[in-house]
Amino acid sequence: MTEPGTSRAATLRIAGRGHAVLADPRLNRGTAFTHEERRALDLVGLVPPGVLTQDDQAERSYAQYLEQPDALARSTYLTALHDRNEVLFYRLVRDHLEEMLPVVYTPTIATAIMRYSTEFRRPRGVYLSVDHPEDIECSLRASGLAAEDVDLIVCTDGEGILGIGDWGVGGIDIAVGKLAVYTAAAGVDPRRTLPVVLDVGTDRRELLDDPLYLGNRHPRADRDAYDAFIDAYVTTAGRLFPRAILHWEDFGAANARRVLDRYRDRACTFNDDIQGTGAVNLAAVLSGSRAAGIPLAENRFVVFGAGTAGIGIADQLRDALVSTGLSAEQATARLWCVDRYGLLTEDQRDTLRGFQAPYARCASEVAGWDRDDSLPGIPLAEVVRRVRPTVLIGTSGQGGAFDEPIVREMARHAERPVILPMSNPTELAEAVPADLLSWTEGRALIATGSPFDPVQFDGSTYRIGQANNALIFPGLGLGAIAARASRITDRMLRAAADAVAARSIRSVMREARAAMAPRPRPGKMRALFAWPIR
Ligand SMILES: NC(=O)C1=CN([C@@H]2O[C@H](COP(=O)(O)OP(=O)(O)OC[C@H]3O[C@@H](n4cnc5c(N)ncnc54)[C@H](O)[C@@H]3O)[C@@H](O)[C@H]2O)C=CC1
Ligand SMILES: CC(=O)C(=O)O
Ligand SMILES: [Mg+2]
Repeated sequence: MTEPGTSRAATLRIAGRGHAVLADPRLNRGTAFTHEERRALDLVGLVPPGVLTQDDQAERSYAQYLEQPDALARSTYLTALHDRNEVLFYRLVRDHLEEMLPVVYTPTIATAIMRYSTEFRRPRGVYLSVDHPEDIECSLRASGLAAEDVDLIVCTDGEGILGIGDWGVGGIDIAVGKLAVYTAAAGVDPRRTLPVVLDVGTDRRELLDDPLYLGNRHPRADRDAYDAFIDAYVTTAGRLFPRAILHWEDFGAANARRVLDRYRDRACTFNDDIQGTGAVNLAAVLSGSRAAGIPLAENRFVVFGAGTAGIGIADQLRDALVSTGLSAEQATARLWCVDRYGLLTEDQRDTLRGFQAPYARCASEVAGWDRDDSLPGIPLAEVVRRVRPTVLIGTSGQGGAFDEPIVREMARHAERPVILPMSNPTELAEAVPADLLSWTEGRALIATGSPFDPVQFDGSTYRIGQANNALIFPGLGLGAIAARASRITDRMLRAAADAVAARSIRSVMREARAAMAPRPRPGKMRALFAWPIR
């Protein structure tokens, strides 16, 4: 059988016949099977006699997609298509990437994950249980893939899904969604990938009490059992699939960095929330600084939400500042990280987490700053007032945290404030673009984690760029697969950030030229990013 959508005539050897072919979404072409293929695969009489082209199928499927009443129904429709005819699914998503990305990925995927057990139709991926580590090998083998057949595994333990927290086994859908983006955006072969959920239990009462919940019905495993399970997974996956990149997604803050640090020098692995997010943020900051006309090293950064993503962002900003010639100490001093107890300070002995410690400010430095006793600590508003940031980044999962007084205060001191509310899904964004433009008289340079519609402000249309790690991981993964990389290094991440920033700057310049302006004018910047794929 030739592969549709490829210019070369790739050949698939197919052992199954008849219904077995139609039931396998990787093989099924439905009404697009040619007469010859129908004869060869014993399909004559099993599909209606008419033969459609893939173009016809795509047109029909798109019309069906548009008939769905809401985003969740569209997501369910696409999942069913994915389960039925994978080639057609990717054709559709690729043809309508900007339109469908919010459905197969954030924000709709958050709803799909929350409703995983209620909406369940059929399994996809590999489900590994902490209660049966002895089954890891047979479960991975059950995928039917041989040692050389796997390029990439996206794995989650479901504890820190986007900004919505612990959703247990339903987390498998974030692994499925990330892999769909790898394929739709970078062309990674979906047959050489695996989504995996490590089901270590859940601490969400609502799931434990739900009779339909499909995961392990107990609290999350303790640290020893957890670590042993992760180790068994890494060891077994590495042995069975030695070429596979291990992508970690949406782990809780207590584990994400520990796991990355334990394996980053032993396997080809990366944590998307720490490193992918760090890289996309750096890309946004590089292009934002350029648009604002401020040398990178002269920026002052406030990161609100100093967890997995926030500190991953801080690390890459610090390294980028060091690359401009600052010492590590000088670079770190340009970063102010604020978490649930306020500005990170060295005297927060009971609450400061290990990975936050490098960014804790000296208590004497902030001695006179206003505190909020309810935190208790120095609140974001006071940090913005004192620091006068040029860049404000949100990774807190606290919708609306960048309120009008905070943003107006920032904009009093920054001609082009770079504001990046990166939290997902949409309702958890620290601010919405329309408000940011209004509060800054159109001066803010904005990119958001989830997609937002264009904003009309003062006679201009502002296209809102996205700062989502989805701009990084597809290319990073494809590059690592193509190069057969043995490790994912910090330099690769920096190269990815530079590449996205360069595309963003080029697209901003193009838009400015199209608007007949010699260079981007304040208030007229349409986008910090243009979607850089296809
Ligand atoms: N745009 C993108 O590409 C990405 C966005 N994110 C988003 O960032 C957010 C955080 O994700 P993670 O870092 O993985 O979660 P996390 O749980 O590791 O970090 C969240 C941090 O926010 C802090 N926080 C909670 N309430 C707060 C408050 N009221 N004030 C200040 N800080 C508070 C928590 O203590 C924690 O340290 C999520 O909404 C997620 O969707 C994460 C990864 C990528
Ligand atoms: C985008 C992403 O990885 C997150 O929000 O967790
Ligand atoms: Mg994530």
